Amino acid sequence: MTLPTVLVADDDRSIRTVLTQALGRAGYQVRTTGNAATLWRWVEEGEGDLVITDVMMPDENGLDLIPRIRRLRPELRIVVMSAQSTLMTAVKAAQRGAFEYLPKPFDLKELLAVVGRALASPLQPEAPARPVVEAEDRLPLIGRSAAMQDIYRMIARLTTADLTVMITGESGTGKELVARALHDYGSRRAGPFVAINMAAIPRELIESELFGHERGAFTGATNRNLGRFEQAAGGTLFLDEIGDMPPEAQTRLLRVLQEGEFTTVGGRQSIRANVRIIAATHRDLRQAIRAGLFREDLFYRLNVVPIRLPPLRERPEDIAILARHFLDRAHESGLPLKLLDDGAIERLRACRWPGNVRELENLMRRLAALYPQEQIGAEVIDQELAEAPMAAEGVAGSAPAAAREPLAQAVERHIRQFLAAERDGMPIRDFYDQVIAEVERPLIQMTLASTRGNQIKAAAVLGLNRNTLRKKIRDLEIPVMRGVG
Ligand SMILES: Nc1ncnc2c1ncn2[C@@H]1O[C@H](COP(=O)(O)OP(=O)(O)OP(=O)(O)O)[C@@H](O)[C@H]1O
Repeated sequence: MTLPTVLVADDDRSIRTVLTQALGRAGYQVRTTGNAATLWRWVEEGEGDLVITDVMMPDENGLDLIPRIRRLRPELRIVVMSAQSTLMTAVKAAQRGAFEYLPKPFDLKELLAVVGRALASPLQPEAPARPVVEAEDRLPLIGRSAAMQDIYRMIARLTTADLTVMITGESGTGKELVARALHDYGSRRAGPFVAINMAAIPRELIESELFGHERGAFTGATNRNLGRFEQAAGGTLFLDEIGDMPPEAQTRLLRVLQEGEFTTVGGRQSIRANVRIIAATHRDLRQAIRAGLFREDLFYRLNVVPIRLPPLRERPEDIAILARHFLDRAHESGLPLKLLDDGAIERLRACRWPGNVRELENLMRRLAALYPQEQIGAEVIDQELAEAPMAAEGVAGSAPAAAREPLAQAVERHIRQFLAAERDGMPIRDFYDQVIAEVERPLIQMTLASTRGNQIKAAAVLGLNRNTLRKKIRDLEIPVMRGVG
């Protein structure tokens, strides 16, 4: 049996050498070239079982080669690698029919895994050649960290599949932006993108907002009202803060997902639902399920493709480029141009960003609007960060919004939810333990924030043994500040 042949095109000699060695050792035959023309000649001559191509080559852009290769040799799988690791590269590679996209630098193990998968995947001779619709050349999502690369690849993969997506991540991490990108580059891009935030609408109105209502359905319903499901027909419905959806609405949504149809509030006729659902939440839905606050069956219907957006503090390498981007945006909107010196960047990278990208964005706008000097140094950043409200400053963890909610309010909210759940016939199990478990986390987070991460002081404040606190931090997976405590 002949060994599969991999054709590699990259103008960087060292990449060619590394790939030749790694692929050769893994048992493949390898041919390498530094330009697109030679790669194309090999393809025309019927060579190779798999192509690995760089994007930027001296004679042609590797991405432009993909549709031509797909037309001539539809069975030939293509892996794209690029140092220009942006969302657009990932999306273009997917739209043009590449099998996979690998941002440089990549791990050789990962490359070999991708090659193995590509060669093992069934041939799809009749597949792509689908019209290539170019997404606009703008960069909706900024960031080059490995974590963001994973997100870009996921978005790129989803351009060809209309699947339900669940985006999780702290407040301000860019969940809505990702939802929009999924819509903008997906097959429903010609349709509307309709967003609804469960936390921003009074609970009793959520059902009629989602599904619409008939005239006279309830007091004050003087007209028939189109719900978001109808408004989003043919497009995408973004259900933001899905964890805050009341139980009745959850049941109704589940039915729509199961049956593909819904009725308006007060209406009898079934209406076909024609939307792609993208849901988002900053809450831990598994915990909400355990507490009986979120339907498990609904969760599985929504969590078809989970995407987790990492908090900004887990990707400090994105901070400088995001800051630059927001300063440029502020400049475009008419504010003076500002530059950050190295000291300022260092300070920004060391910050915990409980409000994530949104907080960074707001800070950059403040800098552009309030400071006369063009060059911003570390002292300005220190001053700005010192003025940030305490709660927003150091509260770590997965739910800053929830953590900022006063504990008494949180408890009250739980009791209300308990009573509502009981009324709906979904009583909450182990209510006491669940509530204690949930308030324990913000309590510890807030205490750590006020002691600036000093665990010894925090243990003293809480009246807990230091080791007990440590264990709780570990068990509750509360992120700790770097270098302190
Ligand atoms: N990777 C990114 N590149 C550029 N801008 C970003 C990025 N991530 C977030 N932003 C910006 O940060 C702000 C917050 O993003 P977004 O509203 O999408 O967050 P979110 O996670 O949906 O927040 P919330 O849960 O509070 O609704 C927006 O102005 C968005 O444009």
